[in-house]
Amino acid sequence: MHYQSNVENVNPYIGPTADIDISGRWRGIMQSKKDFLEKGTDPRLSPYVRDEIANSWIRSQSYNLTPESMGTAPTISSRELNSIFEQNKELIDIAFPLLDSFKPLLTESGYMVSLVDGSGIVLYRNGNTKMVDRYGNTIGPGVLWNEATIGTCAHVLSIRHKKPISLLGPENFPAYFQNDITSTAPLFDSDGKVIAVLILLQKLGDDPWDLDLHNLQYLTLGWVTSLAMEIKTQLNLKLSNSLFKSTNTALQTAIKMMTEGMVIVSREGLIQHINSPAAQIFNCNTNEAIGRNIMEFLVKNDALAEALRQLKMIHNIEVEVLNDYGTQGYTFSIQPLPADSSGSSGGVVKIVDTEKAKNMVSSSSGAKLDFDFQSIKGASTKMLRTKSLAQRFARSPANILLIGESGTGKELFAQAIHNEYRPSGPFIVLNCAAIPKNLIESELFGYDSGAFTGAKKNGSPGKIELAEGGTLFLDEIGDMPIEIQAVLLRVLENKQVMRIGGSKYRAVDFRMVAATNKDLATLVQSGQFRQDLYYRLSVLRVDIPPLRQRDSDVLSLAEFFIQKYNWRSKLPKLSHETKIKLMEYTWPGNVRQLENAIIYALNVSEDELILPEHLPDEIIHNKNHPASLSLNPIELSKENNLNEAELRDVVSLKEAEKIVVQNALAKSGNNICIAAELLGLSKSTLYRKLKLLGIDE
Ligand SMILES: Nc1ncnc2c1ncn2[C@@H]1O[C@H](COP(=O)(O)OP(=O)(O)OP(=O)(O)O)[C@@H](O)[C@H]1O
Repeated sequence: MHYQSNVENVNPYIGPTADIDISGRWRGIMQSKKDFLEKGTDPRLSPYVRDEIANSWIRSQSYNLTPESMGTAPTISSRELNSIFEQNKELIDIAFPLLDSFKPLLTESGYMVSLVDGSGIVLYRNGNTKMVDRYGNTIGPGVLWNEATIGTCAHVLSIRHKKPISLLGPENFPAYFQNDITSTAPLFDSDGKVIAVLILLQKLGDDPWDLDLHNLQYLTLGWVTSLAMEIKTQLNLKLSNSLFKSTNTALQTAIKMMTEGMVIVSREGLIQHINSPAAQIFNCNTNEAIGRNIMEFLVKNDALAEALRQLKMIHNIEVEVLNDYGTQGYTFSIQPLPADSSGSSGGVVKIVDTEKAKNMVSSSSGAKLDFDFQSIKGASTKMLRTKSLAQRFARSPANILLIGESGTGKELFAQAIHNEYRPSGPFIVLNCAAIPKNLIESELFGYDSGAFTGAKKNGSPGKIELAEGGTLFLDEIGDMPIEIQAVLLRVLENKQVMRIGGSKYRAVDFRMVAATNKDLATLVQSGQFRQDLYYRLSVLRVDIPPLRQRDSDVLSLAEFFIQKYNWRSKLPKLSHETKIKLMEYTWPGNVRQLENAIIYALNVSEDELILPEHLPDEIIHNKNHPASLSLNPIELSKENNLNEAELRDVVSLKEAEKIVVQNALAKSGNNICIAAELLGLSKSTLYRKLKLLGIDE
């Protein structure tokens, strides 16, 4: 029977395990080795020799080694050895003292222990004096002990097969180990590479087969393996400790480098870490601060104390810090920390000078500042003129008024104006139509603590203050309540703002860009907009033309949006008919509507050609045609050069006509013949009117 063929009876580390006549096996191995060396008999055919050992013998012989050539292994220089020690410092620091501690046991038991690195260089040797003397320098530190220099040994196979292994005397290639049991266990790095092997050599005397070798092999292999595991565990511990240390150092350095104040506190507010900027704010040095309660440095602040106690996240609240001159306001944020293994938790407190905090808001205000004048598409004469005017206005700090229908790109222009003049400052947006009227005031001017029920305990800066050094974009300014307009006018004139409930003015430096799709002159006439504010705003006024006045832009914008939203590998094209449909349509929703139509078409079309049927219904059927129906009286007056009052009448007539036709349709149950009869019109005239008036049949 060949050992390798009966897997159940072969231990992968030791060899055959069941029904073994150990002395027979020992002699069998010796005979097979003799036959191999003297007669060239293939050892792989021997029932006594494990395949991995037979193969290693063959390789050893191919290196021109003999069992007697052990003393010829090269030794590296002490310089090279020191450099290897340096490279393996962590391993050596752990393994050497641990192995030293086994000296008494090794002496008693007649064992020798060695440690080699992953290439077989002996790093350490210790043990029974007789053994050490016996091997002398043959396998002392610095000797290169591998298959090519000494031949088959247990550690050679441990490195090759990445497993612990035990070899019986003659299984070793060198005659030196003829009467020994060698047991070895490899140590791996995190990538699974063998970094070192621990070797336990045990001398068995002259009649080794008389001993209970089977059990002994288990014992020595078990011992060397658990020792290797111990070294590995300690090595891992040391590595994670040093990883922890270096992470901690990196963190400490990062905290040190921060210009903002950073404090780590316990749930009770006790300072555990503090960086220099925070210590400076607290008017002490970092060591003095550690262990003290953060509240000692602040004017009593229940909100902050409560947030820490409950481990709540807090964003940008104003807190008064005590200093030699009284108090100074800072903006505090708290990020709670999860509980550690001892169950204690706390939070990181960020402290920023309130002025700086205001400058940081552009990044958190949600406004996306993608647009400059180059990225506003449109090459029609009207658009080019508008862009050039806006760009010229942008270069002065004066306020600018943007007028244009919904979706014409007012916000784009506001961003481009901001980016032209103060790109590094904040861009703050307030849409007067989007928030309840009663909130506009506090949003705009901010409030001081206790200004009204429900106000944050620590007050809050308004959008005007937040726009310091940048731009305040007031969208839909036509919807601003008239009472607030007066205050806004004062702020624009004095460049000072007072928070609601406050008692002091704060200087503010910002540029206002206001936008509206309403006709402010009409709002002034009807008393909804202050005339003084209107005049102040309309000094630098930019009228953004609607898409229907920029025919040549329709197709180029459509193609721009196809490029922007296309996800397919090939860019879809507009068919000739689609182009005509797009040109014919009057675009009451302007560029936004065109953008949406293209997104819709890209989703509906399946191939690379966008056909008219891929466009939204209202565009295919040109339901807004003619243009006049979608316009309000003011827009019509401009487009047709009519007097506004006259125009209002004309539109009223059209509206009246629409109502009459809709009534007739309702009365007839949507029957065109009956409705036409009721109206005294022919069927075809009624059809034309329906189309003209934009009424669905
Ligand atoms: N010239 C342009 N180039 C590229 N995209 C444009 C252009 N004009 C408008 N758009 C796009 O049209 C959409 C509407 O633009 P924007 O929000 O600036 O219009 P608006 O006039 O402020 O609208 P509203 O009055 O409804 O707020 C945006 O998605 C914008 O990207």
